[in-house]
Amino acid sequence: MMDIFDRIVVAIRKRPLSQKEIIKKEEDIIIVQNDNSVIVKEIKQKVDLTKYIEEHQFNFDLAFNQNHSNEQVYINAVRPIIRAAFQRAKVTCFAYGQTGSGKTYTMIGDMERQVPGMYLLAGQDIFQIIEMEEYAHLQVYVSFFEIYCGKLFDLLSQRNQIQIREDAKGNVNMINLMEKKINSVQQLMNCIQLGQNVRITASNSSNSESSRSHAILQVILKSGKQIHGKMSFIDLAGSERGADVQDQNKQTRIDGAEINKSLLALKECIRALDLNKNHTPFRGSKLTLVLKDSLTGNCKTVMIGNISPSSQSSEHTLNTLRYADRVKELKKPENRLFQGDLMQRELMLARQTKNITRKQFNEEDDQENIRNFSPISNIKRQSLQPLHQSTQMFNNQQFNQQKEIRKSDISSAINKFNLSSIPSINVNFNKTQQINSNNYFPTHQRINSESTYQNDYDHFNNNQNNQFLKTQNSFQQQNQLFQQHQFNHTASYSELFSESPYQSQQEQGFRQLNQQAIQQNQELEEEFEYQNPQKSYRQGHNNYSSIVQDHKNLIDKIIEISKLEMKEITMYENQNDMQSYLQTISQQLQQKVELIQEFQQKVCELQQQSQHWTFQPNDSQNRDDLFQYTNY
Ligand SMILES: Nc1ncnc2c1ncn2[C@@H]1O[C@H](COP(=O)(O)OP(=O)(O)OP(=O)(O)O)[C@@H](O)[C@H]1O
Repeated sequence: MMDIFDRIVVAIRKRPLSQKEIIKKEEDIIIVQNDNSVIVKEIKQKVDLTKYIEEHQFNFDLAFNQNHSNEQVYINAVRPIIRAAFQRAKVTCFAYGQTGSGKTYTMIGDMERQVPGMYLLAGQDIFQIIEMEEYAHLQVYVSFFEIYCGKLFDLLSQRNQIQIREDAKGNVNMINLMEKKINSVQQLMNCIQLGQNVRITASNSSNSESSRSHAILQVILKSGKQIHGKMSFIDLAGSERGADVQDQNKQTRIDGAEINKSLLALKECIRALDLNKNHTPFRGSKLTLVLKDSLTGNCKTVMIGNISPSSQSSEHTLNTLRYADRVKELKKPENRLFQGDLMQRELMLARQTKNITRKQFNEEDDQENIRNFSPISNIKRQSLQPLHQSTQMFNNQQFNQQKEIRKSDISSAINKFNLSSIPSINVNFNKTQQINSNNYFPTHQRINSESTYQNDYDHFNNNQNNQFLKTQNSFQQQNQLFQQHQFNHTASYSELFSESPYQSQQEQGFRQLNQQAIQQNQELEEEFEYQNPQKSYRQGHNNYSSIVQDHKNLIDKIIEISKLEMKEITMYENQNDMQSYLQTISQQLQQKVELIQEFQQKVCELQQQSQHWTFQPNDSQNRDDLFQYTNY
């Protein structure tokens, strides 16, 4: 269940294996646990070609498995922000993931199989809520556009290009964007269908793919000319498209860099929002500029990270989970981060120590040693037991809390909207059936939901409040427990080392382990930095600046030498000493050649390195220039 106190909620959704993947006997390597945890069992190969599995675990606000339906995703992750839009918030829901991971299925649904997606499920709620007396003054407007290659195209008016300008007050205006007034879910559906058709036709005719563009549906609640609330639903371009920067085709490379830039900027803006930073880099891309008003002030964002279960997609899946984790990471309550991570690290370290000492004894094959060692390992086991129990207890509590919260939300949702009995789930996508919104929700149901809505909502709020306090309380208790265990644990360790006859050997092993852990950490960090396009770009930019500086120096030096040459010429003209003139000239030329060769060597090295940079810097641009707002 989404926490209504959160401005940013990160959910992960795993899709089922497709028929093709089943036929190809691809393995499902994703496990969704406890509604908020995702485990990836990455299949790896050692140098001797034997296979082994590396497990990666991630925690999010919500995690949906292959059996969860669009309705379940909607109720748990998206419905709360739709309600918030009626409370004057500007809300955003976006689907992130590689091509084919289920973004469109989540956002738009499956037209052929008549499965509604977030757009439509939200539409049903919007038109039900708007019938309530307190919202009777609101009108609903819709716009639908796509961002392709840094340009905006209106999907509701034959893909006309939209201009975007920021006025003196910092408001972003979209010029020529069609905003259609709609009065029913059917009209919303027509708009979505029209936009999707335009999108597909455009991508076919230009031989591009729709997965290279971001599609944005905005539903705006207006009171007269005033905006009351705004909802943006975004089906993002395939995240792997950002890696096309190395492609042979120039256009594909430019598209890739543009997608990369926008996904990076989106992440940075959400993180800035989460950290309440003064400066948010909206100008980093058209996508974030368009969303400026929805990522500031009274706003809420839900990110749905879509992942494929197939072993063939493990790399992209891990990238999606890491992206989502970066968005989510900074908003974890501090206690939880500290406690969970430390516990895990402690347990892992202890396990590694055991393995190393075991290995040492095997090598020495010394029975005496083993006998002496056994009581010590017992102490170690004992000292770890409370830590282990505490971790289990913590996990169980978390699980039960999640279950409780989810149960209460679902029952309150069912009470409120009686969604299970709404016939509109079977909406006909073929437009043939004229749907009257009065048929959707029979009158007695509407009256019932109107009168109970406020009560239910208050109850829901109180319930959430209580749950929140309970969770906070439990974090505090857990923290105290953990500190106590950590203390015991440290005490047992010092006991262990002072009693052991192999003290120095073990200490050495322990130190080695620490060293290894630090090194591994560094490697991981380096790998992350390498994968981080912003960092990579900055590196590229630094190298680029330094080579420009070197080049300037070289030219200065050559000018210096040339000045000397000029002097020589004058001297020769005066003295007519051919021998010494030629000797000096030859030395000066040699100097120039050496300087140029040295510089050439440097340029070659940089050229090779630059193949690995994610961004190729242009002319005199630095990063700020690149992100600078210019007249679009
Ligand atoms: N949760 C799901 N349940 C059943 N089928 C799904 C689910 N998610 C995705 N699919 C199916 O998987 C296929 C790929 O999904 P989809 O087209 O939504 O991917 P995508 O991420 O939008 O790709 P693209 O970026 O190319 O648009 C589709 O056939 C879709 O019907």
